[in-house]
Amino acid sequence: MTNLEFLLQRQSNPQLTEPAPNKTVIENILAAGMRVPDHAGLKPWHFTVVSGEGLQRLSDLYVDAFKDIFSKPDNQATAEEIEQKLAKAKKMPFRAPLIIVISTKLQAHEKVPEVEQVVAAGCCAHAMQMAATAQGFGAMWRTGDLAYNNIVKQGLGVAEQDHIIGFLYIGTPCRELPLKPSRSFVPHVDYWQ
Ligand SMILES: Cc1cc2nc3c(=O)[nH]c(=O)nc-3n(C[C@H](O)[C@H](O)[C@H](O)COP(=O)(O)O)c2cc1C
Repeated sequence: MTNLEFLLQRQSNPQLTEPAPNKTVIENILAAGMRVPDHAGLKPWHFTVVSGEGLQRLSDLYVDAFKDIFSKPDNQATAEEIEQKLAKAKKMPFRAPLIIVISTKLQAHEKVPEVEQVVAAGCCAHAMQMAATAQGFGAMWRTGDLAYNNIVKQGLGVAEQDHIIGFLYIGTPCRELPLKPSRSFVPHVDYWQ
């Protein structure tokens, strides 16, 4: 496959299993994350590599976050709904054997506004998905409510003013997925000529 074909065929794989990437593969993924365009070289991101026991730690954090949500006086959920949500949250991190959490580490800079730093961190997630795929693994970028939850942010050491950009789930594809059709760029483009 050429580099261009690789780019034009990017897609996610949500069905991931063991084995997880080994140390070398993970370090290549992290190195790809460091290679993104970065105004003023601020490196305004942080990566948390979660695997093994770490997945259970993340699961516990998700449960704590939901317990906190459900303990609020304005919570309307029934006991059954709460039980279902907690059971789902517990399982979430086990959808892949490796998760890399990409978060921002925003810095005050006169020439680099926050939006540029968030975009750069987003590029990390994309580059890392590509690096995982290039090494034969599957990956899926996820967020969901928990990416914006303060308990989850605190547990992961993400400062209040920072953002969780994504949870990049990575693992061995359970099966090769058929190639999705390409999306047309036509309605998204105009030309000044
Ligand atoms: C910032 C961001 C957050 C996302 N969060 C989720 C998510 O929580 N759940 C989900 O199913 N897809 C999520 N997606 C979309 C998937 O990563 C994926 O792109 C989508 O399912 C389309 O599949 P494709 O990547 O194969 O085109 C997110 C994408 C981005 C860029």
